[in-house]
Order: sequence, then C-alpha cells, then structure tokens
Amino acid sequence: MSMLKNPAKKYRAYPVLNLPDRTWPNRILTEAPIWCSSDLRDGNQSLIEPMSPDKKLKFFKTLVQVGIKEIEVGFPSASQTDFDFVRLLIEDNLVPDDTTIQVLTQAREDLIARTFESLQGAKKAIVHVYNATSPAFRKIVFKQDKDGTRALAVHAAQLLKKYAAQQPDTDWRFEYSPETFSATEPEFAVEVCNAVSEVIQPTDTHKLIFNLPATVEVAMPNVYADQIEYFCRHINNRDKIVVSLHTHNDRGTGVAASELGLLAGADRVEGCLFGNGERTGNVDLVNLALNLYTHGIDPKLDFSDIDHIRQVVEECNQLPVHPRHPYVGDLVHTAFSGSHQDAIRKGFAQQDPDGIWEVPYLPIDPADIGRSYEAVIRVNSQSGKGGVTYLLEQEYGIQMPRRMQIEFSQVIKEETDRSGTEVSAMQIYNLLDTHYLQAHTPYAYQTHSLQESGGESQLQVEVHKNGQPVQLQGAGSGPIAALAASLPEDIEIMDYNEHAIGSGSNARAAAYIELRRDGQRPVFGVGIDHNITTASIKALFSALNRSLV
Ligand SMILES: CC(=O)SCCNC(=O)CCNC(=O)[C@H](O)C(C)(C)COP(=O)(O)OP(=O)(O)OC[C@H]1O[C@@H](n2cnc3c(N)ncnc32)[C@H](O)[C@@H]1OP(=O)(O)O
Ligand SMILES: CC(C)C(=O)C(=O)O
Repeated sequence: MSMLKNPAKKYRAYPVLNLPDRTWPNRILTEAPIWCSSDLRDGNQSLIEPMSPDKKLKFFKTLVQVGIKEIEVGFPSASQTDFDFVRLLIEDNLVPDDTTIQVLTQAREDLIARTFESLQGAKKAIVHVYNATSPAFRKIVFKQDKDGTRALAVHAAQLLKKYAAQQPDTDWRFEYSPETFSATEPEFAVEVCNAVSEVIQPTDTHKLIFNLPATVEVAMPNVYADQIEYFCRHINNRDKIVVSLHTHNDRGTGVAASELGLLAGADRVEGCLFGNGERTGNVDLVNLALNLYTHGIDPKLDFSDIDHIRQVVEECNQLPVHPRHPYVGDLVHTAFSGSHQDAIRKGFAQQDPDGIWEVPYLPIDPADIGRSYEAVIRVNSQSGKGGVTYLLEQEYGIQMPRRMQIEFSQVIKEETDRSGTEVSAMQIYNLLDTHYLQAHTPYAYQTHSLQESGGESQLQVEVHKNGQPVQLQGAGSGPIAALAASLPEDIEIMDYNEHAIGSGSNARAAAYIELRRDGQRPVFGVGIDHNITTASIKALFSALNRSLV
C-alpha cells in the first residue's frame, strides 16, 4: 500500500455551502466568547489513562482559577469514576457560585436517567445530550433515516424536561449537540435543532445551547464558518439560543475554524487547554484566548502563570506540551537566529513600557504570561552579535561597543561551530574572560601609580613581561595616553568606552579599548575593575596582548 497517484479515487472534498452573501469575512472579533472547558470529558476520554479523581479535581480547580465558568466535568452515566466525581463536586460544595458544571450523555433514557441521578442536589447544571446527524452516521452507526435521527433528538429533549422536572431545586440548562454537525446537511442540522428547541422552549434567562461540533474536522475553516453563519441565520428564536462551537483539529485548523466560527456569529466555544482531546485534539482554549489578548481584547481568562497551568495539565493528562506549541511551548519565545536576536534586542531597548507592544518577532510580551526574558534569546551557531551582546548585557551588565560586538561574536561563532551546540550566558562570559580579561601575555599588569598636574598625567606601571618584572613610565594628556607613551610598541588608540557595572559600593568599571599596533588590524581589549583607571590600563594591556598573539 502506498499513497494513491489519484487520491480522487478514494477521497473527495467536503462540499462548500452556497452562501454568496456570507457576512463573516467582513467582521472582526471584539469580545471574548463564553468559554466551556471540555478537558474533563472530551479531553479525558481521549487519554491513554483517564484521570484519577484526584487529578480531575486538581484540573477542575485549575480551570476555575483560570476563570472558566462552564466546565464539562464528565460523562457520569458512562463510568462510576465520572459519576462519583460529579457527586464529589456537589456533596463537597466544590463548585463556585459563578461556575456551572456540565455533563454529557447519549440520547438514551437509561443514560439520561443516570445522568440526572448524578446531579442530585446541584445548585445548577447544564445537561448536554448528543446524537450524530450526518449521513455517514445515519447510515453506518444508527441505521436510521432523517426522521429517525430527528425523533431520537426530540425524544432526548423530552427526557431532559421530564427528569429535570423531577429535580426542581436545581437550576437546569440544556445543551444539544448534533454530533458531526460539520458533516451534516446544514438544513437538516437546523431542522433537528429547531425540533429540539420546540420541546425545550428556551427563554431569555434559560437559553438553549446548540453546540455545533466539527466532530472530525472535514473541511477548511471557511467552510465551517459558512455552516455556522447559515445556522445562526436559520435557527428559530436565535435570541434564546447560545450557538456554541466545538472544533477538533484533524486538518490542523481547529483554532482557525473556531475563530471564523465566532466571526460567523457563534457565542460560545468548547475546547481544552493546550488542545488535548480526541485524535489531534479539541480546539486549544489557551491559544484562542491569547490570540484575542494579543489583539487587545480581554479574553476573560487568566494565563498570568502559564507555565504552572501547563505543569498541571501535563501532570493530569500525562501528555507533554510540544516545545513549539503556541504561547506556551518551551521554545516559542526564543530566538536563536542572528537577525531575529538583533531585532528583538533593539525592540526591547526601544519598547515604551506603557505603550503598544512592538518587539519584533514576539507577538506577546512573555512577562504577561509569567515567562521571564531569559529564554528569549539563546545562542548557537545560527546566532549573531545581537544575541551574544544581549545575554552579556542582561546577565553580566556588560555593554560592549558595537565594533567589539562584531569582533567578539566571531569568538563565539568559532566555539558554536566547533561544538555544534548552544552556548549559555555563562559560557559566553567565560569565553570573554579567556579571550579578553585573561589576556595576560606578554604583559601582565601588576600595579600602577598616577600623578596628575597641569592637565598632564604621569603614570608608572609595574608589569610582568613574559614573567619578568618591568617598570613602565610615561606622560600624556590622560592615563591612557601616558601608558601608550610608556610602551615600546607603536600603538594607536582607535576607540575608548567605559561604563559602570552595578551600583553602590559593589560597582565596578568596565573599559574597552580598541588599538592598532604597527598599522595592523585593530583589536579590542577589555578591563574590569573597581577602579576606573585600573580598568582602562587592564583594557589597554588586554588589547595589546591580543594584538601580539
Ligand atoms: C464525539 C464524542 O466525543 S461523543 C462522546 C463519546 N464519549 C464516550 O463514548 C465515552 C463514554 N462512553 C461509554 O462509556 C459508553 O460508550 C457508554 C457507557 C456511553 C455506552 O456504552 P454501551 O451501552 O456499551 O454502548 P456503546 O459504547 O457500544 O455505544 C454504541 C451504541 O450506542 C448508540 N449510540 C451512540 N451514540 C449515541 C447517542 N448519542 N445517542 C443514542 N445512542 C447512541 C449506538 O448506536 C450503539 O447502539 P447499538 O448498540 O444499538 O448499535
Ligand atoms: C459530543 C460532541 C459535542 C463531541 O464531543 C464532538 O462531536 O466532538
């Protein structure tokens, strides 16, 4: 078996809806939808090992903390574990007043009855019932015609009303999913839902949720958006209906489909954190919410400590989040490549702390989601001077002058080309130390004395030259000029820079000297010391020694 030369013999595109007056492409998103987490149901049912009650509770508490107000907590008629979990939430009063738990059931009376049993004593709850409506399911799974499919949904709605009436102290809301909606004829999906609505009789205060799943993502997201717009236009009593999206990611466009579905008029999104769920997963609620956030829209969810949330989700799902996963992956705020690092470093330097975020290559300020800037720039053989400079600035307060950045980045390049691996900020500093700060041969500075009078500096320096003590003596317009005059070598100072590292009594000075010896290529040297003159003298010897190698 191999891929077909003519895939049309086996596969065909899902038909596109004829909706030439579609309006969704001209809309923009302006507010967050109602969020519903399906982690403890759709997410849980797709795990290798479903969550234990402890894990479910931990996950539930995290969802509450994030700010999700509707949480599908399980399929209580399917297993004792799920049943007991719903009981635990109710009996231990673990559901905050502003949060509603939701449970799923098939459209079967025994399962519906058991579902209501699990919810006894709940202050409020959403009972979610589903049956698949697409031609393939009607034919293959249910062996039913359209009438039979509609009748199953209507009967389920009647059962919801019947069992709810037996527990009048609970504030009930209902959700109906025409499972496989995106593969269902749109007019039939509307027909079934209108029939369900006839039974439920939704009101302004108790709207009926129609959840329209792309149970398996079968088409491009624009096709789903057309289906949602068609549904919103044709469903009766639209103002008493909450249109909910439930996209999966089989074609890799679950997020896009939900976004376009919202443009098309939907009010609510069901999904899972970081996109867990059947097969390729449910739509990723974090991704959707942070997409809104980075467009300046309050998502009404709090991911200020996204790494903690990821940790909980990974622990409960026993599945890792990919390092490239939007917003949360380990590498998604990291630049290794030189031009990216250069732009990011300049962006950070110019970013107005109170202004619109404009750091190139970073769609979100990592700090907003609890990420440090440490991981933003990492250096390997793809990196340029910008990354090296950034790390030395951030971690060691070293601000190399521009031409030295170019010179020193070659030292790093040689190292990363040789090792083929990443270099840390500490390794970069160690290379600076080895190549510049410890450049003590032939001249190793020992001590000096300086007299200044009448605008002239008289300098005496004690050095070891190739291990032998030597006294140097010179005069000039400043200590550097005096030192240059004291040397037997013919040197020209091309550039001098200095700055403080740190502040207060621990402050040190860093000096950078670029010199040309005997008309050769200019070379930099660096000196760091508590005393600025000493730092300058050390920088000059560092440069001279490097030029003599
Ligand atoms: C797209 C989704 O994610 S839907 C949610 C899916 N989640 C789950 O299934 C997780 C929990 N499920 C379970 O534990 C079990 O499936 C149960 C307990 C619900 C039912 O178990 P069983 O009674 O053994 O039935 P089984 O799982 O084989 O389901 C298939 C039967 O249910 C019928 N069925 C499937 N879905 C529905 C539905 N929504 N409404 C009514 N009947 C349905 C099928 O037609 C089939 O009937 P048949 O046996 O007459 O051919
Ligand atoms: C039950 C429904 C909503 C579902 O999970 C799906 O269709 O993916």
